[in-house]
Amino acid sequence: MLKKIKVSKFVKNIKDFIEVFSWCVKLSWKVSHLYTILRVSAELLNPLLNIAAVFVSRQIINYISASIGNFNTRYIYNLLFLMALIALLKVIMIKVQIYSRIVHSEQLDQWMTRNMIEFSFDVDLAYLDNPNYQDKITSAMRDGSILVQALGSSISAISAIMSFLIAFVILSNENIIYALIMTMAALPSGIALRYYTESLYGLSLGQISNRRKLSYIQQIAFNRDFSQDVRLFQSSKILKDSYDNLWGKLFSQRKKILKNRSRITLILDFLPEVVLVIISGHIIFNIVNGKLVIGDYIFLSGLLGQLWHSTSSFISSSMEIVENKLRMNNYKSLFKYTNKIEDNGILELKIVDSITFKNVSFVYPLSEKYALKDISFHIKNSEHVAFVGLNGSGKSTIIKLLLRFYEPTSGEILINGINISSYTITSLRRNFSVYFQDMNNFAFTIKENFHLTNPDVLINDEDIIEALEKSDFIEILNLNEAGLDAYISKFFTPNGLILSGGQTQKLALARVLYRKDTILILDEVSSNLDPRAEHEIFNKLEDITENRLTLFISHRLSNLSLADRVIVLEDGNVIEDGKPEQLLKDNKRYAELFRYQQKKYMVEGEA
Ligand SMILES: Nc1ncnc2c1ncn2[C@@H]1O[C@H](COP(=O)(O)OP(=O)(O)OP(=O)(O)O)[C@@H](O)[C@H]1O
Repeated sequence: MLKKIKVSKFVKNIKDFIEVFSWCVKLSWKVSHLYTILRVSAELLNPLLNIAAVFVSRQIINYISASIGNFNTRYIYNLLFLMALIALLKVIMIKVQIYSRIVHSEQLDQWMTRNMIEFSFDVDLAYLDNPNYQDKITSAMRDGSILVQALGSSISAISAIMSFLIAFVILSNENIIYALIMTMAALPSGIALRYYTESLYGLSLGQISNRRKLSYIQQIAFNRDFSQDVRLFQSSKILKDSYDNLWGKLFSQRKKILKNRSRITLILDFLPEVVLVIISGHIIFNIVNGKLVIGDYIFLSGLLGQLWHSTSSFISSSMEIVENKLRMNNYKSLFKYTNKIEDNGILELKIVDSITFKNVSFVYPLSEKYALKDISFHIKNSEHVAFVGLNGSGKSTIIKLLLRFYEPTSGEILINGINISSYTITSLRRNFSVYFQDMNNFAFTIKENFHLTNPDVLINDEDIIEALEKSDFIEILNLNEAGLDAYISKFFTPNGLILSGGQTQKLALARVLYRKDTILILDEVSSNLDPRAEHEIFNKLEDITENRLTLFISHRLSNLSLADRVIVLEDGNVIEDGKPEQLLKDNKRYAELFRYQQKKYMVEGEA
């Protein structure tokens, strides 16, 4: 029974080995043909060169023992030259091996992370509210280095098998001065390695700010806070490009030092090998002079050493591969989260003439409560509609469904009489400019913030200034001498701005207004604004929204002066829909809310 378990475990380990090995070699090949070839061939060449060196030694020893009294010095020199050549090839091969392993590993790590960023930018918003998905993305990030590790252990295992087999088949057929000289010969290479380790460390310290910028872009991709903005404004391309550019810059700096290190240590690493050849020559002459016994000992001890090292190396790398399998599966399982919102539409939405909700009901994923219950309304072009209702009544949910961040549980949403799923998601979202109540600005420069809001147009300073004027925040340009190139936080630079809540809101509004020819949706646009700014902005919005379909969401009913129609929501139901004057006359919920605020402002005014 025990035997059966052991055999099945052994078979399973072999299967795991093949699975991990083929997975990582396939991906490694995809990332870089050149480095995959360099790494695999260097690993395979290593045991061959070891054997060749031992073989030449044996030839020398055998020749010496067979030709005492009849000694051909030229032949010995040829063999010694061959030995030196093998040693040179070995040092070159080791340098290629180390260099290609480091550079390739960085490329593989970047490829894995880049894959996760790409995946997270496009994943359904619903997953970001899902704790299982959050656990998965965190652990997949942790296991992001799996490709590098799996490839490393697979290559070591193959090299070890090869080394073992060669030594095994062929096998089936000292002095303080020497030690000191060898130690001294190895010192310069060690000193050089230390120098380069220090320079690499110094470089990594110097790159910290930019490295953090890279991880900040990763956070934007993984973090829920930016998920809506990135999807609506389709900013992911800019973010992915700046990730690539920055990574390329940092990588090339590091690569330069690594290349130099390989060049210098190539020469220095050869030194101990030269010493070894000289010592070998000395041993040979000692044997010739009869001071030492004939040296098959070297050949045999060399082979024994190789056999020993290859066996232990194979055992440790095989164990790593089995462990890698679990981490590989965890990483791969992230990509099983497939989007439920399918982008199958083929129509390009050019202009929005009308928006219709037909008996729309909606329950958020992982929720049991209806956020919207059988709601219907039709909004015509150039109408200004305000959605009013208590907290949690479903106002923002209407906008999220309209932008296809979520799909209705039942019912239909139509634009120009056609179901919104018939349009491509890109063209649908391009038609909307939304100020979300939880809208974030990016911790980049002012200009980059505008570019991320409207990546399709060439960034234009005049349009940015116009948008800042509309949002009553033109003074942002005087807060810092860098003007539009000023950072809007101190996250990356001490010269960055610190914006107040209201200023943050004004900048976000300016970014929304920077997108022209779109439907405007303003969700609690004035919550942090001072009364003067609120007054200024709403005066300007009167012009901006003229003849433009605009949706407002606000609890401050005084803000709704621009609305010619009000839809009142309560607990996910539409309970009133009409002109504001009519709703006041009807004296129901809207009139009640209106009176609350009127009373409050009158009391404050009197006080
Ligand atoms: N991502 C989500 N997952 C689950 N439930 C959600 C989610 N977002 C909102 N809800 C729930 O849906 C309901 C409607 O929320 P919604 O944000 O649309 O309300 P709102 O009218 O905009 O509220 P407020 O005036 O506070 O902004 C609320 O009960 C809320 O708890």
